[in-house]
Amino acid sequence: MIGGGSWATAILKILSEQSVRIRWWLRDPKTVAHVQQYAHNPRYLSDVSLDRTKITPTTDLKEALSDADIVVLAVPAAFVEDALAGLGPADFRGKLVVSAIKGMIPESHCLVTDLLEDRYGVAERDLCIIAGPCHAEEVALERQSYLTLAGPDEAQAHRMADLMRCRYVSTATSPDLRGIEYAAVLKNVYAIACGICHGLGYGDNFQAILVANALREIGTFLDAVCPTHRNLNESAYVGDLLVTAYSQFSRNRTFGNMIGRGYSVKSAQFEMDMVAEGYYAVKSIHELIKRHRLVMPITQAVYRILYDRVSPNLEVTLLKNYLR
Ligand SMILES: NC(=O)C1=CN([C@@H]2O[C@H](COP(=O)(O)OP(=O)(O)OC[C@H]3O[C@@H](n4cnc5c(N)ncnc54)[C@H](OP(=O)(O)O)[C@@H]3O)[C@@H](O)[C@H]2O)C=CC1
Ligand SMILES: O=C(CO)COP(=O)(O)O
Repeated sequence: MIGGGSWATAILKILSEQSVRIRWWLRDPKTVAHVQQYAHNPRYLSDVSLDRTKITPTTDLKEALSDADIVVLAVPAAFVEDALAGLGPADFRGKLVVSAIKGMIPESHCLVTDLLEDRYGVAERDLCIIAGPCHAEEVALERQSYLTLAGPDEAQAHRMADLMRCRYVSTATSPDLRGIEYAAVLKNVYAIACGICHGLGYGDNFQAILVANALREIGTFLDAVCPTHRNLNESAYVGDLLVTAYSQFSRNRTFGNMIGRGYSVKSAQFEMDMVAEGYYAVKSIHELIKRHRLVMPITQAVYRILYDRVSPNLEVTLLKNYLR
């Protein structure tokens, strides 16, 4: 397991329901010492009790990978390259590499699975993602959740689905790796839009219109960027959009809400102490929108608010003309 945030901690809890041995890479030696002593992550989901008979924390990533069959990545996308610095294709050879990340690599504007394929030589058949509507906080509370394990190799996806299934988590599989990965990135941008509108004083009626239009934008994007037959009504697409748009636990919605209430990006990020992936992702998606000449008014409005500092009030007023 690579990553020490709330999602990594929640996935560790789920995986620990099985008979597994997990090496857990954390970047901070103090966190490793805390986990060794107290069996809790000190900063994220600190109520979750970690099974130390199954989980071994370390700051040595090479060592953590050396005898792993499966590598799970759960750091925010903006920090993936930092986290993997010093590793090469040999470190991933023969392993199933699973991304739990719902973000894009800044600057190169690529998906995490693209980075894994292009830079680390991971074969397409050895890639899988963890997707679906699921907040780490609800996993911590053992509230019933559903995850989708998406990957082109059915056997590998089923292997992960079996590992991630437990009393409070049901799992399904899908072959639509890139489509679901993009949908999971996009929903974060729409959660920011929902938060902004809420912060501006718009109500549930408007949010329902926003979410309906957001789903249409996801369809427009996927049809252009990775076309295939897919059903957006499946939970990995629309379900993830809904949970992020409506949940009290949503980081992206919380971040957007602060922007709508007048916070600057910097002060909203400072207040949160957690990462809102949509802030980084909207920049990459904006590039892809230009490249593919798409019309995606909600995404473009969020981009202009966050990066061109256009007033949220003005952008949402203009956006109203495009919604239906
Ligand atoms: N939280 C959730 O419910 C879900 C999250 N996800 C996805 O999981 C991924 C991880 O998110 P999540 O666990 O929520 O993140 P959190 O906000 O909970 O944690 C942030 C993580 O980023 C690390 N970090 C912060 N700054 C840096 C840096 N400069 N370099 C390297 N690492 C850094 C932190 O490490 P440190 O503690 O050492 O500062 C910490 O591990 C995201 O892509 C998210 O979209 C997907 C589904 C659900
Ligand atoms: O992806 C997630 C839930 O499926 C978490 O992202 P948010 O915290 O922004 O909702």
